[in-house]
Amino acid sequence: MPIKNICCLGAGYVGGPTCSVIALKCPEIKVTVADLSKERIKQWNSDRLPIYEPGLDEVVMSCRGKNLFFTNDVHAAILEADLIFISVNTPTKNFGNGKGRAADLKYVESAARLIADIAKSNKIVVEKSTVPVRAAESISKILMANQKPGITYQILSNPEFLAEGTAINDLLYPDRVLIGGEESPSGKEAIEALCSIYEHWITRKNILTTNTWSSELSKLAANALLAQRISSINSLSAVCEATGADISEVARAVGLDSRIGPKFLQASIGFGGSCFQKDILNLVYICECLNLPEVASYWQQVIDMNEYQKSRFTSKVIESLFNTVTGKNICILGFAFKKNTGDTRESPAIYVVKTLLDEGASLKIYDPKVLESQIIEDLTYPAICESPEEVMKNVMICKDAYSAAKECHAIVICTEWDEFTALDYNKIYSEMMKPAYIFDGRKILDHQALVDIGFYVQTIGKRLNRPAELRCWNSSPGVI
Ligand SMILES: NC(=O)c1ccc[n+]([C@@H]2O[C@H](COP(=O)([O-])OP(=O)(O)OC[C@H]3O[C@@H](n4cnc5c(N)ncnc54)[C@H](O)[C@@H]3O)[C@@H](O)[C@H]2O)c1
Ligand SMILES: O=c1ccn([C@@H]2O[C@H](COP(=O)(O)OP(=O)(O)O[C@H]3O[C@H](CO)[C@@H](O)[C@H](O)[C@H]3O)[C@@H](O)[C@H]2O)c(=O)[nH]1
Repeated sequence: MPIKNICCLGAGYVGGPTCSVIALKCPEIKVTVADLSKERIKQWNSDRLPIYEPGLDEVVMSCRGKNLFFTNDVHAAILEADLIFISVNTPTKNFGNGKGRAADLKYVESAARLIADIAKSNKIVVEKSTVPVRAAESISKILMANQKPGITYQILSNPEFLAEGTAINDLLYPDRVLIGGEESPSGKEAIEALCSIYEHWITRKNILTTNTWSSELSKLAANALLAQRISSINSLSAVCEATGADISEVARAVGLDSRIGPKFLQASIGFGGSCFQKDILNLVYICECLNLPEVASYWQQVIDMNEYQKSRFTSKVIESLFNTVTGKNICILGFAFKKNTGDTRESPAIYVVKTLLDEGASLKIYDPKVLESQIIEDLTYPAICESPEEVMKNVMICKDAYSAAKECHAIVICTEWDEFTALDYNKIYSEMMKPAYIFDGRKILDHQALVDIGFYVQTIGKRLNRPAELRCWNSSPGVI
């Protein structure tokens, strides 16, 4: 039977964009995105959507009210749906067994219980959230234990691979769609039903079907391998700084090997975002539970290297500023975990800012898309400062990069926003304290041009030379 009604539980970074694209590409299907949060749904139904994602506004505006609906009426949405996506959050557990590593599945479980309570007809339940291997089994147990007479469920795994900042493009042109399900005839029928939705815009050869557990593990494996590349290149960036090699040249040279490939080799202050750390911690925990300690510690290294990179960069900032930032004004450019998103979850900027605050610096922060309230919340919890008022004593949120940099001793680039490459650094230099420092944590600026202006520049994975006439008497040649 063709799918006529889709419901998605969870109107977040995944549920919202994914269902908007499904609605765009499947005009004959009614798509309802349901969330328990009143505030989030209100925003999805307003002119200012709750998330910033290039291209998202256009897709939502073209479908909303026609075949795309955002609602708090979870009950009605489940009742009328043939197929239900579970796109709720699966954060790292912060209490009890597996604290700090295991995925907290309470929202997935609550979604499954809602479906079990409300459903009065057959449902295909699709696990879109990122979950531990065999989580579908738990969903299945909850549904089957509460099964009403005559109602059947099929559970599929259909992990999402979109990246924030490019979500719409990733959804429209995915490298692949992955669907895992049971090998039984009814399992195959459910897989076909979900395939038929994606086939509205994706060729069949790009839709991969596997067993449920392979699909669940592939999502964790993809994130682990992606993050591993970043930790690998970041580890080599430290070797570059110690030897005079340049990490961009190294990345280019190795990336031209077709077996390695050029993507995801950008050295940085460390990876952030809501997924990489959480999913690798989850993989580590699963390995420990499976009594595979060597495998667990192998993947744990990816996280450890990321922590090292964040602290190495921040220490470099402090050491370069004569080992003290107390009372100094430091400008932070970028607070989001990457460009083209307002999301700050696990953003390395939070670590940098908290450490500098701890060292007594006064910070002026500018990000084009992150809300002031979000920055304050990120710096307040978990606390180094006791209250938002405490935070604000040493933090000023600025409306543009120029006012943020004015009268500062140093600029720290934490996010690779394009607009930071187009700033007038001559003007910025003239309004800064001297000596003026720039720490480019994203390798996006023209470092030689900055050195020529008079800046002291530090970046990741490269030593920078200063012209002889600009060298301080106490700087070692070639190193600032
Ligand atoms: N953010 C990403 O880029 C991304 C990409 C791929 C996969 N994922 C995975 O997708 C899942 C969702 O991530 P997200 O970033 O969209 O999370 P999110 O926090 O932005 O959104 C989750 C939403 O689910 C809602 N929710 C929780 N329980 C609910 C329930 N029982 N019924 C209805 N709504 C409920 C919450 O209120 C919240 O609005 C996670 O497992 C994540 O790992 C995220
Ligand atoms: O070469 C690189 C690439 C990325 N990053 C950083 O890595 C983090 C994550 O970036 P990215 O993967 O582009 O964004 P996410 O939105 O976190 O997407 C990842 O996590 C999602 C959630 O699971 C997956 O769906 C995506 O496929 C996966 O790329 C960010 O801080 C980036 O700045 C680097 O430092 N160097």
